[in-house]
Amino acid sequence: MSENKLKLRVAVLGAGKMGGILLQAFVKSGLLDATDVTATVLHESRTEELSAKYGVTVTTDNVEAARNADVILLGVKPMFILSVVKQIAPVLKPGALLVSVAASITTAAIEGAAGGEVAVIRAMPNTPSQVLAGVTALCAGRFVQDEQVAVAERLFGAVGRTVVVAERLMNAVTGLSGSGPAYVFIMIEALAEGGVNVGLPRDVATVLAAQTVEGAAKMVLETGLHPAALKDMVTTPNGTTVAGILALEEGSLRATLINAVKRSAERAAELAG
Ligand SMILES: NC(=O)C1=CN([C@@H]2O[C@H](COP(=O)(O)OP(=O)(O)OC[C@H]3O[C@@H](n4cnc5c(N)ncnc54)[C@H](OP(=O)(O)O)[C@@H]3O)[C@@H](O)[C@H]2O)C=CC1
Ligand SMILES: O=C(O)[C@@H]1CCC=N1
Repeated sequence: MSENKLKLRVAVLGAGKMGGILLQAFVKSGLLDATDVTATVLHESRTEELSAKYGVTVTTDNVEAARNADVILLGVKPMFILSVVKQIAPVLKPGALLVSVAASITTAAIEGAAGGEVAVIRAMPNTPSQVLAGVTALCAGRFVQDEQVAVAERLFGAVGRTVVVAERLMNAVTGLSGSGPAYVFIMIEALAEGGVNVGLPRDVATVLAAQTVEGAAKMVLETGLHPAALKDMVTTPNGTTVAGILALEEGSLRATLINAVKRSAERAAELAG
C-alpha cells in the first residue's frame, strides 16, 4: 500500500459532513497518512471530539492549517468559502493546490478571492465516498497544471470514481450525483416500507431494498447495457414486475426524479448568487 501513498500535506478547512467523510476516507483508503492531514472547523468546542473521531489534528485555525499544506481542501458552505480563501491567501505556499467541494462557487470566484495565479480545482463529490463508493466530478481553474489535476484524481479516485467535466456542467453534476444519494436513500426507505407493508420484518426489508439498489447499480456499471434493457430482463410478460411498473408510472416516478435533478441544479445556480 505504501508505494500508492500520496506524500502530500493536506489541510481540510471545514471538516463537517462532507469534509470529514473525505478526510477519513482518504486515510482509510491508504492514500494519505493521518499525520499528513490537518483539519479545521468553526467551533472550538468541536475540535477535541472531531480529533478523536477523525484521528487527525483538528483546530479552528485556518491560517496555521493552510500554511504548510500542499493541498487545501475547502469544505465550508458555499457562503463562507470566499472569506476563508481571503483569510488563507497570504500564507499559501507557492504551488499550493486549492480544491473546493462547495456547490455553486466557481473557480474564477475562488481565484479572485485568492488574489493571484492560484491553482483551483472545483470538485463535486458525494457522501458514498465514506464507503469508498463515491463519485466525484472535477474541473480545473485557469492556473492548474496537469499534474495537479492528476493529484485531485488520485485523491478522489481513492474514494470512488472520478470524471472530469467542463465547469459549466458542475451545477448539473450537483443536481444528479452530489444530491443524488439523498434521493436514493429516500427510495430505499420507501422500498423497505413497501416490504413492511406486505409483511416483511423491517430489518430484512431494508437489507433487501439496499442490496437490490446496489446490485442494480452494479449491473448498469458492469454490463454497460442500457438500463431499459436490464429492466426488460426482469419483466416477465403478464408477470409481477410489470404490475409494479404500472404503479411507478401512475406515481410519475420518472418525471419526479427528472424534476428532482433539475430543481437541485437550479438551486446550485441560484446559490452562486
Ligand atoms: N453534504 C454533502 O453531501 C455534500 C456537500 N458538499 C459541499 O460541502 C460543503 C460543506 O457541506 P456539509 O459538509 O454538508 O456542511 P457542514 O455544515 O456539515 O460542514 C461545514 C463545516 O465547515 C465548518 N466551518 C464553517 N465556517 C468555517 C470557517 N470559517 N473555518 C473553518 N471551518 C468552518 C463548520 O464547522 P463547525 O462544525 O464548527 O460548525 C463545519 O464543520 C458545502 O460547500 C457543500 O456544498 C459537496 C458535495 C456533497
Ligand atoms: O445540499 C447541498 O447543498 C450539498 C451539495 C450537494 C449535496 N449536498
